[in-house]
This record gives sequence, structure tokens and C-alpha cells, in this order.
Amino acid sequence: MSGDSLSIAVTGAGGRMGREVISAAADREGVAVSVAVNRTPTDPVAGVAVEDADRLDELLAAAEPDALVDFTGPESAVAYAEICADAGVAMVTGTTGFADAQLDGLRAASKAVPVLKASNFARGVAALRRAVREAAAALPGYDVELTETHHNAKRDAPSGTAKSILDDVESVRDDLDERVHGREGDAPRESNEIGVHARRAGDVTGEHEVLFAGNREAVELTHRAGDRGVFAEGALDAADWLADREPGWYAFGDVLDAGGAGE
Ligand SMILES: NC(=O)C1=CN([C@@H]2O[C@H](COP(=O)(O)OP(=O)(O)OC[C@H]3O[C@@H](n4cnc5c(N)ncnc54)[C@H](OP(=O)(O)O)[C@@H]3O)[C@@H](O)[C@H]2O)C=CC1
Ligand SMILES: O=C(O)C1=N[C@H](C(=O)O)C[C@H](O)C1
Repeated sequence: MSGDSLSIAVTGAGGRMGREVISAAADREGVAVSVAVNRTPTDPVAGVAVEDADRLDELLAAAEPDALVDFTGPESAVAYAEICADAGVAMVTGTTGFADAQLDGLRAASKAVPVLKASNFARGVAALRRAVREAAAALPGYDVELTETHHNAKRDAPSGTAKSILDDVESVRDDLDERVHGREGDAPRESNEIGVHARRAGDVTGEHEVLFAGNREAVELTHRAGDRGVFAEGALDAADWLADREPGWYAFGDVLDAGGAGE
């Protein structure tokens, strides 16, 4: 927190993460939710009225929040980014599952306002990603397999975090250029593969495990999110940091590098 007060808008306010963000804001001194919208009608969340998302542009114009926090779906996130660009409101989005053309839409908005997109707002995942890059560089030639596990209502697979970790591994291992999603039948492993496994079960908040194996040894690096409050806290840290930035494209690492997450 910068110490000043922060006014935020929340999209997807009726969803699992939207509710968590509103609760986290209520628990944090100096943060107010001035706009909350959802695609379908929803009862108030933690005492905050949730409006129809079709009214987002007029609600932003009236409330003039410092930042909007979005956890919805790719199409909606792009539409909300355009509305933020028109309204001059900074946007933090944790939504995952974007197609490349949709990412272009987010980037277009970042020419007018600051936009921060993160596949995971847990600082432990930021640490995991650093450790994965280091291990991938230190273990040339080792096989790499990634497994992620999430609750049974998650739509996108593999998770956004898994894709970020795969990008990390590939950035330091030129020899790994094929992502193989599960295996079945006669499917011997090729040396250029990274195996990717997405499990969906129960109410698991989110787990990511990277296995490095070779040379008669194995290393496993794992992150487990205890609850969604971890992500909501990180998103609020990001919103607080982003509100004062120039238009542009930002990552959660920028917030952490600046000491803006809970410091
Ligand atoms: N970056 C991070 O740290 C994290 C990212 N996420 C990501 O956040 C997103 C939302 O997750 P979660 O809250 O669990 O999902 P939910 O399905 O619980 O909530 C999604 C919310 O967004 C609304 N919404 C609006 N447009 C869309 C759309 N096009 N598709 C889907 N929902 C839409 C839904 O409205 P309605 O009620 O009308 O369906 C709902 O309120 C996902 O992409 C998920 O991967 C999740 C956790 C952490
Ligand atoms: O949908 C979820 O729940 C989560 N989604 C994010 C992702 O796709 O990586 C982050 C977290 O793992 C929870």
C-alpha cells in the first residue's frame, strides 16, 4: 500500500475471485470498492451492491475509481479493458485463457491506460517461477514435466500459471520446443518435449508442480495456494501500485520488484 486511499472497481464481482477481492478490500484499511459489476444479477457482496456489467462505462464515469480489478473471462476482460481505456482507469486483470488476438486487445488498451496482467497474484508463485528458471538453466538435458491441479469448475486448461511457467522453462532451454498435453497409447517421450498435465478435482484452489529428471536424480518444485485470499491480496497490491503509473503494459513482477506487495 502506498499509504494513500485507493478506490477500485471490481468486475466479475459475483464470481469466486470477485467476491474474494471485495472481501479483501473490506479488510484492508484505505481501500474502497466504489464500483462492483457482474454479468448476471447478483446479491450484494460483503455489503457492496453489485450492478449490471452493461452499465460499467457510466459507473466508471460517475465514480472515477483509481483502478479496476478484473477476474472474469477473456472476452469480457477485453471488453472491460476498452471501457477502462475510454474512461482513463488503470486495469489489473488476473483473467486467464486469452487467445493471442484477445491479448492484442488488452495491449491496445495499454496505450491509453496502465494495464497489468498476471496469471497468478501469489508471491509464492513469483518465487516458484524464479526457482524454475534457475533450475532449468542448471539442469541442461533433464526432462521437464509440469502438472497443475485446480477445482472442478475451472474453465481453461492448462492454467494461465502453467503457461507462464512453460514460457519460463522455454526461455532458458532452447532444446525444449514441444508441449505435449497428456499421453496415451504408444507415446514414447521425445527429448524436446515438455509434458503438461492438467488435473481438475473438487475444490483444490491451485497447485503447480514442475519435475526435472535426469542423470539418476529428480528435482520437484511445487507451489500450493492455501486459499483465494492470496490471489486477492496480490491483486490489491497490484492495483495500488498501478494507479499512479503511466499508460503501458505491466506485470506482477514489476510490483514485486518495486517492493509494492505488502512491504
Ligand atoms: N491471476 C490469478 O491470480 C488468478 C486468476 N484466476 C482467473 O480469474 C478468472 C475468474 O476465475 P473465478 O473467479 O474462479 O471464476 P468464476 O466463474 O467464479 O467467476 C467469473 C466471474 O466473471 C463473470 N464473467 C463475465 N464475463 C465472463 C466470461 N466471458 N466468462 C466467464 N465469466 C465471466 C462471471 O459472471 P456470471 O456470474 O454471469 O457467470 C463471474 O462473476 C479465471 O480466468 C481464472 O483462471 C483465478 C484465480 C487467481
Ligand atoms: O482458475 C483458478 O482458480 C486459478 N487460475 C489461475 C491460473 O489459471 O493460473 C491462477 C490460480 O492457479 C487459480
